[in-house]
Amino acid sequence: MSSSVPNSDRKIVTGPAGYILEDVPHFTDDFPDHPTYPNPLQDNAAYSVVKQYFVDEDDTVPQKIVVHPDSPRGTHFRRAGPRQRVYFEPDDVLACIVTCGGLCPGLNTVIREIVCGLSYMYGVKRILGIDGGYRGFYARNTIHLDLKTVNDIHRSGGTILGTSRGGHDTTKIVDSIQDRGINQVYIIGGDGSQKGAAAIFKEIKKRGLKVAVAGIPKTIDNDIPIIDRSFGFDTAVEEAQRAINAAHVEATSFENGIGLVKLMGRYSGFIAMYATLASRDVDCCLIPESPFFLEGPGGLFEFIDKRLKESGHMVIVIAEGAGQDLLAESMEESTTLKDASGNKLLQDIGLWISQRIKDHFAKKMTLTLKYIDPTYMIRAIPSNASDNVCCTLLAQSAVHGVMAGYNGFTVGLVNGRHTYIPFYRITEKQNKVVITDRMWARLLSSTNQPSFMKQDKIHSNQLVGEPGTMKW
Ligand SMILES: Nc1ncnc2c1ncn2[C@@H]1O[C@H](COP(=O)(O)OP(=O)(O)O)[C@@H](O)[C@H]1O
Ligand SMILES: O=P(O)(O)OC[C@H]1O[C@](O)(COP(=O)(O)O)[C@@H](O)[C@@H]1O
Ligand SMILES: [Mg+2]
Repeated sequence: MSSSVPNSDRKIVTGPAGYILEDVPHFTDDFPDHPTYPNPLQDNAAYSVVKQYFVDEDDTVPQKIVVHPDSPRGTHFRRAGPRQRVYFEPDDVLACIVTCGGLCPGLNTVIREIVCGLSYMYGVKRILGIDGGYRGFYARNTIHLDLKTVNDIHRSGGTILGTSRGGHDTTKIVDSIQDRGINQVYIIGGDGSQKGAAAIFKEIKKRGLKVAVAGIPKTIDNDIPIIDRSFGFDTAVEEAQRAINAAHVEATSFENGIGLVKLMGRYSGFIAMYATLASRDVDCCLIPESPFFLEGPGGLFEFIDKRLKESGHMVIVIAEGAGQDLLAESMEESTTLKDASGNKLLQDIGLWISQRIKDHFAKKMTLTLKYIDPTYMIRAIPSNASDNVCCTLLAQSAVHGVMAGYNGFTVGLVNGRHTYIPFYRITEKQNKVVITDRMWARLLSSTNQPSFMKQDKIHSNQLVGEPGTMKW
């Protein structure tokens, strides 16, 4: 027998054997008599051959799938997908889509598939694009979106709607949603954007508006928790191979050649880690989560010297957020600049560490170092085939959820199943590489690099975190 646990902004349902459902808000929470309509999908030719195409109301997905015989069933999330009844009539819908934050491969595919899903599956005709991120709600005209305007956009990188950082004024945004009569808001963005979505949802609830807010997580860094991975990540790892291959060619073409590649990863080093594991030509991978030092026994310079003596060349991959502490120490005044959204503005660690390596070895050996920075080339390309499928299923899941009356959720893959995740779980922390995890051990064993850690630090509690959510 399940019971709901009263909590101001959380819908927790408990069940036998430690079952917990962290549910998402629904229109009927505030509008119990909200009219419902048969899902038009039942008359849709594409679905009519599929026997069970509506998701069962009790379908939920476990957050943890590695369990013991006596493990409590633990946290579950509501499964995504179409329901028997919908809470919007097609002609009543005025939907809008906004893209926020940094670019990521697949943004246009998500936009395209939200428009196609609303149009083809639910017969919705009125869909607006918000120009240039959150500030576009109140500072710009809207962009008309229909099947024709989005038909080919998935072939281009970036976002046809434009994006921005900063400019999130909750009152002005919700005023604009209310004045325009918008009743569905699809927000495609990273950790910052999802926090912004939560603030918008809270204001909409406070005003008692019948408006659905859905987040689609976008993070090339993979710094959003709970979800298996973000769209665009696979494309980024694949594209990074080209830079790593170039670095390997340069490094092997000169005596004591070093190819150094900087990849995205402000706080989380997933791209650097997976690009290194995919390449097998990388001798050293440096990420923000794994501190390292340059001089002395066990330091980076000692390892470079050893590896060059062994093979005469070396490839180093460094995430842009790695080593920022070392760089800051070397500067007279400590500058912690932030971008318009409050994210840390990084110094170019690739340039700095390249110069430090050249200076260190200048009097010791003939060394040729080539520094490659493909960061923006990687995030500005269109998504690959795998990510296009990921974008399509994410977008369709978001549309199904909103039409079924769910609200205040971020859609995401959890253990290979699409789910609706409450905003507070998405925004409560950032997803980071846990260097005491087996995945990082696989990385170290693939490059044979040292951990650059002093033994006493490796097992201190500051390093042991929850296992990362990468499900690969
Ligand atoms: N805590 C927050 N509350 C409300 N809006 C936020 C918050 N953090 C970021 N935002 C807004 O979300 C948008 C995107 O955030 P940003 O961090 O730049 O990129 P991303 O969402 O990709 O991580 C920006 O317009 C920013 O102003
Ligand atoms: O777009 P900017 O301001 O150059 O920011 C670069 C940052 O954007 C990212 O590509 C993605 O960051 P967001 O998730 O905040 O959009 C980071 O990897 C990188 O550090
Ligand atoms: Mg972010």
